[in-house]
Amino acid sequence: MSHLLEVKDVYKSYWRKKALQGVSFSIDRGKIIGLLGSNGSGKTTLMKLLAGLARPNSGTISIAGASVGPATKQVVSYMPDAPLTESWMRVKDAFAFHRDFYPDFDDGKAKDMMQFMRLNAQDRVTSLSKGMQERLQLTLALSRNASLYLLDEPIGGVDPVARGNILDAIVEYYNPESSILLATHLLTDIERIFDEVIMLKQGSLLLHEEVEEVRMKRGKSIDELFKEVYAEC
Ligand SMILES: Nc1ncnc2c1ncn2[C@@H]1O[C@H](COP(=O)(O)OP(=O)(O)OP(=O)(O)O)[C@@H](O)[C@H]1O
Repeated sequence: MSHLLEVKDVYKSYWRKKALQGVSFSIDRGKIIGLLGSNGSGKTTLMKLLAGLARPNSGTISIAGASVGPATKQVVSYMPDAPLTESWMRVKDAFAFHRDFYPDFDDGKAKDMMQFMRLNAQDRVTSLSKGMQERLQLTLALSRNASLYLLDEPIGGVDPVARGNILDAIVEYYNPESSILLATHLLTDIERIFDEVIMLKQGSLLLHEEVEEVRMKRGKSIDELFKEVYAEC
């Protein structure tokens, strides 16, 4: 079976700034992949290209067999690092908006997750704390029955106690026919849910390995490997 995601020799620059430099990798279905890298290494840029919100200067990206475009937007659910909701919205409006916009929005899943995340339908989106905002955005993203979920620093503002429960929810609510690419700096908390990790450094792919391999062959946790790799950054 072909890969769910295939990125081939992708370059992306913003004027003179080279954000991605010849990045290639592929991802199969049923995986949770950590996208790691120090600040400015290109994680958000890569996610935007995969979500179809920006275009590479060169290289190709295919998702479920199609080049990035209207067809792939139907199967990619993106949680950006800044909220997508409008300031006038209440939580219930954000759900209605997503339900109308995405045919794969799953009402049952949304209701379950909303309860789990302790979201109140009547709350104004602008009144939510950073952690509650993240819970809302994560619920909206995971309530779609997508093939590929792109989660950019999804729980940076969530308190440490709730983090564990939310990670369990990500694993529980995700469909094993799909994959999740999750960018984060919170490695000690999150690495337990990863099957694979991708590390970017100054726009280049440094490593793409199974977590088990990192632990067995290198005898290190992902957090330890990260600290070693990015020591001089
Ligand atoms: N809109 C933009 N205009 C100009 N340069 C940009 C723009 N967006 C990103 N960059 C630059 O591209 C590089 C990669 O940025 P990107 O946001 O992808 O990194 P990141 O790995 O997500 O960083 P962080 O961990 O801090 O969120 C950085 O040098 C950044 O300054």
